[in-house]
Amino acid sequence: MTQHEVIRSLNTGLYINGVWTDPQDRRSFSVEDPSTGEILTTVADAGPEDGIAALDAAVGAQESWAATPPRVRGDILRQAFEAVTAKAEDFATLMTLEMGKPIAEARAEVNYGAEFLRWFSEEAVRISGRYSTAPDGKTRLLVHKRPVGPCLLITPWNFPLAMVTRKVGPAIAAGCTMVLKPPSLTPLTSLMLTQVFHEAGLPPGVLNVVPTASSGRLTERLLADGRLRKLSFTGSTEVGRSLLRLAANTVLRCSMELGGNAPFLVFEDAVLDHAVEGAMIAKLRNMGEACTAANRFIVHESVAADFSGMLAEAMARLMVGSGLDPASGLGPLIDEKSRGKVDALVQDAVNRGATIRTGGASIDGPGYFYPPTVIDGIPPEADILREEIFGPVAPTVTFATEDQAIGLANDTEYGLAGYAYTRDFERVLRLTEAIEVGMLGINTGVVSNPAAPFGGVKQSGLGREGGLEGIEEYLETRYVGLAGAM
Ligand SMILES: NC(=O)c1ccc[n+]([C@@H]2O[C@H](COP(=O)([O-])OP(=O)(O)OC[C@H]3O[C@@H](n4cnc5c(N)ncnc54)[C@H](O)[C@@H]3O)[C@@H](O)[C@H]2O)c1
Ligand SMILES: O=CCCC(=O)O
Repeated sequence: MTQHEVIRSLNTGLYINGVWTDPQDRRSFSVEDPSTGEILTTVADAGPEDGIAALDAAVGAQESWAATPPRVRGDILRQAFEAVTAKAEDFATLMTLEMGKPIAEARAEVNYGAEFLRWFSEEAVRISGRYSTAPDGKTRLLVHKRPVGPCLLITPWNFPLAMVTRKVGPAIAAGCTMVLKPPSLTPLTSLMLTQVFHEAGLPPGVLNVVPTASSGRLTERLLADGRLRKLSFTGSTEVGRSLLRLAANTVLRCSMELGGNAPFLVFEDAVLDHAVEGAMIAKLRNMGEACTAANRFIVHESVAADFSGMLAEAMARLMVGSGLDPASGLGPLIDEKSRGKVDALVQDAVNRGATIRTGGASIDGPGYFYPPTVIDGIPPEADILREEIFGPVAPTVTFATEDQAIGLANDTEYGLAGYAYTRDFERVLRLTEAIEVGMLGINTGVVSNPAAPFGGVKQSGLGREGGLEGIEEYLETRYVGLAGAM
């Protein structure tokens, strides 16, 4: 389909109890193309009462969905995987339109996002329990897993497909029903995915989708409702903290995938070409708008000048432009506010004495473009070393000893991802134990993998998504004590 046909093919209403509401019947909000600032379309704007209607539907469907055979739940996920794969080009075009990422990266996200559906279609039939004898020999212990119950899923704008399938996949596999609140900046991909589930025969009420321009009001109401049993949130640490406070009122089970401040360590024995190649991915995937993005390059003093020079050269070669142009290596940032924040972090570092190797100022003209930027000589007090940049900016700092490198890497409240380049196996073992992150890439710039547990330590979150662990977030453990023969 052409871009216009993709947009026109979407149902932009709310999806509650298996029915699309007519988008004309209610207030709406608009979705922008970040490459041009132009409006792509408008989407129905759910209010708190719509959120409650969605929860009513989820609660109504919970019992029968939990009783649906795991194979049937898995087959629906498998069908959805096949359908997303068949429509890969439409999904990719839509994501590039609403989020801005280069079309090649959007295609990669379709593969990545679809894979969560396939992975969890296989996990649906592997939920197990155990039967054992208590130590005193008198009681038999029957331990089994049950779906947690109706969930609220809140997703961010930066990976409009994968962040949804990483939650919806395991929730469906586990037998949970849900209310999905997609991001107001990029709700369209969620709506296309919802259509896929509808066509795959997902029963009414299992998935309910409520895009809204007033996330706070809608979720506050849902979180106060005792029928909700779980919150799974992906987004900033700041919003995550405030949702945890609200969730405490009903002692809600929570999964939190929050922000990061990933260190990227380059040791003196690293193969520099490989380190630069890894840095390009770890920094520029998704224009740097990834929670896993390398946020601080911590480089041994003996190779620092070479590393920054090589990285600056590689970054400066990238063409910045609309993601729909296959020649573009870097698309726009999501909006003016985000671009302004990135630029402010760069200017703060420069004002404190840092040196720009390439880039360093917003690009004039329509869209929210920012050039790939390398800065070195960053003083320790610069904001850019503490805050999540969420843009294509690589600040580098130097170290002299391994202990110093580890100290710098861990000097943050975050602990999501980290990267290290070295050829010393003993050092790899030391780093594996010392770096405080949930995911560590050794000699690679990518840690994301549907078969691996994704998540962070410290203030980067609670729980894991994907891997064998992902489905556990949607299951609760129950035990039955069985007396022996009377
Ligand atoms: N750890 C991970 O897996 C992961 C993955 C992707 C993004 N992120 C993080 O997400 C952030 C970027 O995404 P973002 O800008 O969409 O984050 P955000 O926290 O602003 O928004 C995330 C979601 O929460 C909603 N939201 C915003 N305010 C809310 C409120 N008061 N109450 C309820 N919902 C609210 C948004 O509409 C969106 O759906 C970055 O910090 C990034 O690191 C983390
Ligand atoms: O933005 C964070 C998610 C990135 C990923 O899953 O690879």
